[in-house]
Amino acid sequence: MPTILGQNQYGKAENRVVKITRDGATHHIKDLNVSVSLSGDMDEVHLSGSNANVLPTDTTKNTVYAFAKEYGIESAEQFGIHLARHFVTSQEPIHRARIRIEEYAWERIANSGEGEHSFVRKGQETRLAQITFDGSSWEVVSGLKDLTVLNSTDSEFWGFVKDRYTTLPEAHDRILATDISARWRFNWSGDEGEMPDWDASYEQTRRHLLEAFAETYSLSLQQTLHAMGARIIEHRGEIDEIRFSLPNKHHFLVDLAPFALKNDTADGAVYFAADRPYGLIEATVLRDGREARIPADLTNL
Ligand SMILES: O=c1[nH]c(=O)c2[nH]c(=O)[nH]c2[nH]1
Repeated sequence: MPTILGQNQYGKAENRVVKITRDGATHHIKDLNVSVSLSGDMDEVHLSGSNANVLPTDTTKNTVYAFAKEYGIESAEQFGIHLARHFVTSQEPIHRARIRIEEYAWERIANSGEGEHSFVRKGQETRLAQITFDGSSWEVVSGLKDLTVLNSTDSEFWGFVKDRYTTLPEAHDRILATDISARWRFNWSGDEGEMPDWDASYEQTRRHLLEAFAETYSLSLQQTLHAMGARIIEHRGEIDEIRFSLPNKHHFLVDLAPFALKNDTADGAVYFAADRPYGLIEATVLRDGREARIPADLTNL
């Protein structure tokens, strides 16, 4: 049966590239999701299987990361123009390049002391509340999910257990990023006259969470979790218990040595932002003498 090969294109989709630029203690972040799609003289790879005209999709991925280091990311448009021009002008069989970019925006969390390296993802988190009343006692649990934060320095992870399956290198300057999911339980007795100002309580709790994240020099996400919880218990008298579920959003330094590019954390680096698998760190912080009532599995709340 005669057939015709119709429109075709190929490339690497969703290259998650994070570029940190260091300007002294002030860091800048660019966070992109870059998809490359190329087309041109690609009949043979489909018809006979000859790869002679095929620049591997793996190479298109490497190009995205290498360009981020070599030329930086001024804007999504500028970065996309640079990539598209490169593929079409450097590879004779490639006649068209389409670069699609999603950019994730970050706002600064004010760091106390010197240094500006803490960010919160733009766009609102989801605020949560659960109220239970059995005719005599009240339980109010509030919380939030999808509050995404990132420190581009002041995070280390080393001195951990090493067994025969351990390959993780020790890190002395890494990115720490997580989507904060937290639930906190109020000690309100039901007395109308003593009812907390729920909105003010939420805003202050959120602010303390962000500040504690930004100000903690972290040796593990577990330690940062505890610092955030302790900060809430210490500053918010209306809250007795807070539980966290924190995914460790790993950012891996890209190995650019094959392209003769140095990619060191110290002078601003390019990272691969992995979405899975992720470490998942969960714990409760309680006021001394109070009982833990928030379920361990937050999806049940
Ligand atoms: O902050 C961390 N805590 C861990 O328990 C852990 N485990 C791991 O592989 N990386 C990290 N990072």
